This record gives sequence, structure tokens and C-alpha cells, in this order.
Amino acid sequence: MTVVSRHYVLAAGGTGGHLIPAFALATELVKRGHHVALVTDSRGAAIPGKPDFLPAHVIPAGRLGGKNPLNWLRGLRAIMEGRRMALRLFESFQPSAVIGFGGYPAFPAVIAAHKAGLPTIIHEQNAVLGRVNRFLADKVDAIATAYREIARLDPKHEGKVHLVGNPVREDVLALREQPYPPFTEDGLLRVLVTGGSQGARVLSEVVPDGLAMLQPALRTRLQVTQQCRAEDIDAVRQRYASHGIPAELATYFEDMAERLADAHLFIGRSGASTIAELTAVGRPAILIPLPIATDDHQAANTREMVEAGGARAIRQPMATVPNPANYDGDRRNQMLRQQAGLFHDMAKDICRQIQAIAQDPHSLGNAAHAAWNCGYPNATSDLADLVESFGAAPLMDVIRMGGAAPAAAGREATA
Ligand SMILES: CC(=O)N[C@H]1[C@@H](OP(=O)(O)OP(=O)(O)OC[C@H]2O[C@@H](n3ccc(=O)[nH]c3=O)[C@H](O)[C@@H]2O)O[C@H](CO)[C@@H](O)[C@@H]1O
Repeated sequence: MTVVSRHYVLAAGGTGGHLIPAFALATELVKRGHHVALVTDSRGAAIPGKPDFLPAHVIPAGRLGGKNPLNWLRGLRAIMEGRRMALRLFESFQPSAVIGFGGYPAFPAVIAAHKAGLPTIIHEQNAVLGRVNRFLADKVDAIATAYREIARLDPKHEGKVHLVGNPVREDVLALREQPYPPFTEDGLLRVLVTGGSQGARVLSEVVPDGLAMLQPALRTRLQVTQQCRAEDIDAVRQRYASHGIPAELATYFEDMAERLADAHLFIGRSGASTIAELTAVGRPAILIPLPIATDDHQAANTREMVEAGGARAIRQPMATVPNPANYDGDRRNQMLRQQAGLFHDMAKDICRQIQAIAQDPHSLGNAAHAAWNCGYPNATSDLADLVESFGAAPLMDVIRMGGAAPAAAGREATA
């Protein structure tokens, strides 16, 4: 068998939502004998889970926006610097294609690749095309997507769209063939709560209270695992203790596959990777989209799962967003009262939805199956196939015979 070993650059930044699919693709491409480098920003470089084989090149995260012209100037300067740094990397690494996963560093990297005449692909994790990807859509060779319907995608770009799904980590995907954990009318009800890679303050307030409102027949069987922000964790611990609900709390669970394997029900934000993992494994969910997500993309992400019967969505009113801790005096007190009322309503809604979904083992099991049916288990390999179908830059290719291990650097091996 003849295998062509190439170099690829993946560009992603900011949050786990952009980086986790990039890590999954990098792992698959390396397994196929290619060499991969990551372009990211300082936030992205700190996201746990980066494979050891993947070198990270940190560029500045330039963001254009806001009213202050100085910020625009700073953003523009960072983008230009990022583009210069990406071009330098391309000169030495000689990629056959550059794949952007969104987030600020993806922008200068893909723009630089376009300028250098390299094939470019963007992957959109959400059900709404993001700002960076909207700008790049015109320039790139292919747009990989994760949902059947993508809002804000210009119809003129539909011809280069490839529906692949969102790549998830290997250990999570491996759970797809495992059965839903045993759940009986008097057994434990294990609930997993996360707020995305950054955590979510509102969940620290509304989830413990919502769970405490459940009828005793369900409440006494609860076992909770919840990710909380560092500043909230003590208060959440006290909340669960006062309700008599056993809970394991952490600011970040590194062993998400194990947590998902055990969970009967998920409650949390509807970021793209979270949805991809829930549908890969088949876990029913109560989803609370981040209300300030750009173009309401977290609400759009819930649609397929909700329509299929795998999830229920709860809206968080926009008014809960400002943090009263940032205000003083009467205004603060008024905001705290208003927020307490809104949080109470959300907690009631969580309770109502759990009563509906977990009333008997069958409804929970059916919802798990419906969630499973929404998964894209081949997302990583389909995306890798798409990447390999681009970027035949013959001078950079190394022809590897019989599947032998690739040379440390492809271009050196050609010499
Ligand atoms: C706040 C914000 O802007 N979020 C966006 C961000 O995703 P964000 O990173 O917030 O959320 P995602 O759901 O996409 O990803 C979270 C990832 O973190 C993992 N995890 C989470 C908690 C934990 O304790 N351990 C752990 O491993 C999850 O398993 C998942 O793989 O980019 C996504 C992709 O563009 C968007 O859909 C989200 O709207």
C-alpha cells in the first residue's frame, strides 16, 4: 500500500469548544501517518487535553470590535502579527492544507494560508456559522459542518459544504457501543452537570435548588457530579449539603469519558462539543443555552436533539446575565431580588423537566436512544478524509511504502 505522508496545520483558539475537535482531528491525522502542528492563542494553549505529539505555536488573539478605536488598532496589529507568525510557520513546516476551527487565532492563520495559496478548510462546530468563519467562508476551499441546518450560511457557499459532525475525543466515542447504565425505579439517578469548558455561574445557583425541589421518590436517589467555577464551589457544596444531596464537585473534570459513562442524565450548557459528546454516547439532557452566545448559537445547537426527543431545553432569561456583584447600593439590591426571582423560576423549570424525563426508566432510556440517534460517530474520520482530499502539494509529499512509520519531518525524507 502507498501512503502519502503530509503536513497539516490546525488553527483554533479560545475555548475547549474550538480546541477539542482540533485535538481529535490531529490524533486521527497522525494515526494516518501525517504530521500536524497547532496554531492557537495563549488561552487555547492552556486548555487541557492537548496530545503530547502536537506542537503548539502561540500567536496573539486579535479581536476587532467595540467602540474604542484604540481597541480596533490593537486588534488589527495583533491580527497582522498573527498572520506574519503563521506565514513564518508555513515556510518552515510546509503544510499541505490549513484547517481553521474558529476562535480568534484561526482568522490570521487561514488568511495567511489563503495568501500563500495553500488549500484551506474551516470547520464550524455550531448550528450558526460563527463570525470568523463567516468572514473566511468566501476564501476557503471547503466548509465542514456539524448540523443539517446551518444558520447564517450564505447560499452561495452551499456547494462547498460537507456535513461531517463534530469530532469528539476517542475515549468518549468508545462509549457509543456501551449500553446505557442500568437505571431502575429505586436505583441511583446519576446526574452530570457542566457549564462548558469555562463553567457557568448560573448553574451553581439553579441546579442544586431545582434538584432539591424534586419529589422525594427521585430526590433521595440523586447522585450529582457538577463542574463549578472556582469562586462558586464552596457555596455549591453548602447548597447540596443543606439539601442532603450527595455531590462531587470540581472546577474541571479531566475524565469526562468516565463521567459520561456513569451518567443517567446531563444538565448544562449546549456548547458544540457538549452536544457532540451527549449524542455520541447517547445521554438524555436538560440543556440551558448560554443566552449571550453569539447569534444565540447555543439555542440553535439544541434544536436537533430536542426535536428528536433526546433533550429538553430551558431558556435562561437575558436579565440574569449582569452580575449584581459588579454594582453598588440600591441598584445591586434590586438586581439581586430580580435575579433571585428569575433563578427560582429556572430551578422550578429544571425540576419540572426532570420529573417529566425521569418519571420512569423507559422515558429516560428512550430519550437516551433518541440522543444517540443524533450522533455523528464518523465525524473525525470523515473530516480527516475531507482534509486528505485537499492539499496535494507534491513537492512536500513523502511517499511512504507499506505503511512504515513516517520520518520525523516529511520534507527531509524527500531529500
Ligand atoms: C462560553 C462559550 O463561548 N462557549 C462556546 C465554546 O465552547 P465551550 O468550550 O464553552 O463548550 P463546548 O461544549 O463546546 O466544550 C466543552 C468541552 O469541555 C469539556 N469539559 C467540560 C467540563 C469539564 O469539567 N470537563 C470537560 O472535559 C466537555 O466535555 C467538552 O468537550 O465554543 C463552542 C464551539 O464553538 C460553542 O458552541 C460554545 O458556545
